[in-house]
Amino acid sequence: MTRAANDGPPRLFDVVIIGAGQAGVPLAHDLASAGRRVLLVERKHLGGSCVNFGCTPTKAALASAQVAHDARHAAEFGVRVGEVHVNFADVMERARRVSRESRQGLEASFDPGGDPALLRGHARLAGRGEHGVLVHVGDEVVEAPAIVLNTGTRSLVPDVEGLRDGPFLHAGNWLELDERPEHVVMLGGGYIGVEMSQFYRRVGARVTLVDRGEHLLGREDEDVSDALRGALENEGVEFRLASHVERIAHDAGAVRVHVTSGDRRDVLDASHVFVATGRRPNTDDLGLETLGVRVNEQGVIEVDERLSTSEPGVWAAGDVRGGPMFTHTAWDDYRVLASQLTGDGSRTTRRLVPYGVFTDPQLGRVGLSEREARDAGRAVRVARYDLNRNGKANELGRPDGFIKLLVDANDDLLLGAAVLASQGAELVHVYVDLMNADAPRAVLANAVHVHPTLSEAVQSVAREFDRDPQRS
Ligand SMILES: Cc1cc2nc3c(=O)[nH]c(=O)nc-3n(C[C@H](O)[C@H](O)[C@H](O)COP(=O)(O)OP(=O)(O)OC[C@H]3O[C@@H](n4cnc5c(N)ncnc54)[C@H](O)[C@@H]3O)c2cc1C
Ligand SMILES: NC(=O)c1ccc[n+]([C@@H]2O[C@H](COP(=O)([O-])OP(=O)(O)OC[C@H]3O[C@@H](n4cnc5c(N)ncnc54)[C@H](O)[C@@H]3O)[C@@H](O)[C@H]2O)c1
Repeated sequence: MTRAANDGPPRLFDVVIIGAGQAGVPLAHDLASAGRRVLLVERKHLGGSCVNFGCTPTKAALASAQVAHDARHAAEFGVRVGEVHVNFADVMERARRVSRESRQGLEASFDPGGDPALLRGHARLAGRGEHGVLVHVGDEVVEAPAIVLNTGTRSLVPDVEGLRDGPFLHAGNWLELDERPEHVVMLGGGYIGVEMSQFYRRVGARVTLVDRGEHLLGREDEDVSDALRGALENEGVEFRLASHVERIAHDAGAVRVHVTSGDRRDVLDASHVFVATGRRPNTDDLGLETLGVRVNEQGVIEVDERLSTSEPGVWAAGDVRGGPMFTHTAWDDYRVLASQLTGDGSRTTRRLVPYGVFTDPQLGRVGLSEREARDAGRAVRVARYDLNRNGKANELGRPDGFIKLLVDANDDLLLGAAVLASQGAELVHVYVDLMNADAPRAVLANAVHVHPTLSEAVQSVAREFDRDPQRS
């Protein structure tokens, strides 16, 4: 039963978590297991971005695209499969099913009337009450001494003339499309832009990716991002980098995208525009001002390394706290907060954060890029190993890509790695674990790895330094 805002005292909890994203759900269960009365408030679907339109369905869709790609290339392996037809509606239905099943698993983990309690609705902070912070959820008022904000992000839509005059695709609605687009103009060459470009291309659409930067994935070293661009170009993805979208005209279900690149002006005629130009935090309608919780100019909540906001008792987790925006970092935030709220408080956001880009080849990354290391004035040695030198990569027909490894020139400790390879996001974990263990390069170089595996290449790059001791 809901209680009107002015109808009796607020329901009391020990912790109210706003947003059932990647931190909120496990944290709710953990705190309840530790004996806290916990309320989790969600305005839409349990699982947030990752489960409902992000990681889960995009990787399911990319898996379909991989099957189509492999089928088209079957003859290279001596296998004839005939003409390959992609049923776009079936691809999308599969992605929706995988997403739905994941969400249903989360829903089944909450018992009506149990602890943690689940309340559906949009939550807003409403200042302080007698026992802690007041939170309005529709007509109901709840109160708790500890609040966790896990409200995530939504697509950042750039201020391009004409864009909003008609429909456009973005991370939040792409799953609704059932008809294969003819020509997608992808705005943005970050994580979403490159993954979704390869998806649409492999299911048969024409794709033109436009980015204002000169390189894809702006944080990466140029040799890495340019190699990925080359792989996508080989599949027919077209690029307009260092370009600016001046305006967009919607016309009877089609779109005309006016692009300038230096002195060159073009009009791209497309069926769809997909906006992948970054994310903005869901903090603008959260009542943060009622407590004075500090946010930066982009609306990102300011936190310390314990995920405490500027207001005592108010914590933030996941994308809404800025910094790396990944499911695994949001999930680790849950462990940081469990440590702060019921543990010894020792766990913090001082951590090594790897990430993957799930194109084919995949990019697995950890630590510093070469540019970051040199910009920071580090004495660094760099080695590169091309996958076409690895037996397994050739046997699998996946010789594209390379591994780049950075070590500290003084102590030979690993500083960072980029693995652009089939299964690169899996392979990078060897480096993650060595870096967390502060293990020197020799541990990897002297290990025995199974033959034939891609993991031999993970080791081979570490041995490259010994072939050329002067390498810097
Ligand atoms: C297309 C796409 C692909 C991605 N792929 C990957 C990937 O492969 N790997 C990876 O690591 N990361 C990926 N990410 C990023 C990942 O999804 C996010 O980093 C992760 O979901 C962040 O989780 P979160 O808990 O911070 O927020 P979210 O998962 O966004 O959850 C926030 C929740 O809060 C709810 N909410 C917001 N405001 C309120 C309110 N006022 N009241 C009640 N509820 C509210 C929202 O409805 C939502 O359910 C991807 C993202 C996108 C968009
Ligand atoms: N594999 C993964 O882990 C994964 C996958 C998808 C998304 N994500 C998360 O989602 C977040 C958002 O991804 P994203 O790709 O939307 O953002 P992003 O910040 O990674 O990339 C945005 C890109 O858009 C470009 N851009 C911005 N404004 C533009 C404009 N007006 N015209 C042309 N280009 C423009 C930028 O130069 C940049 O390259 C990422 O930070 C990431 O953490 C992760």
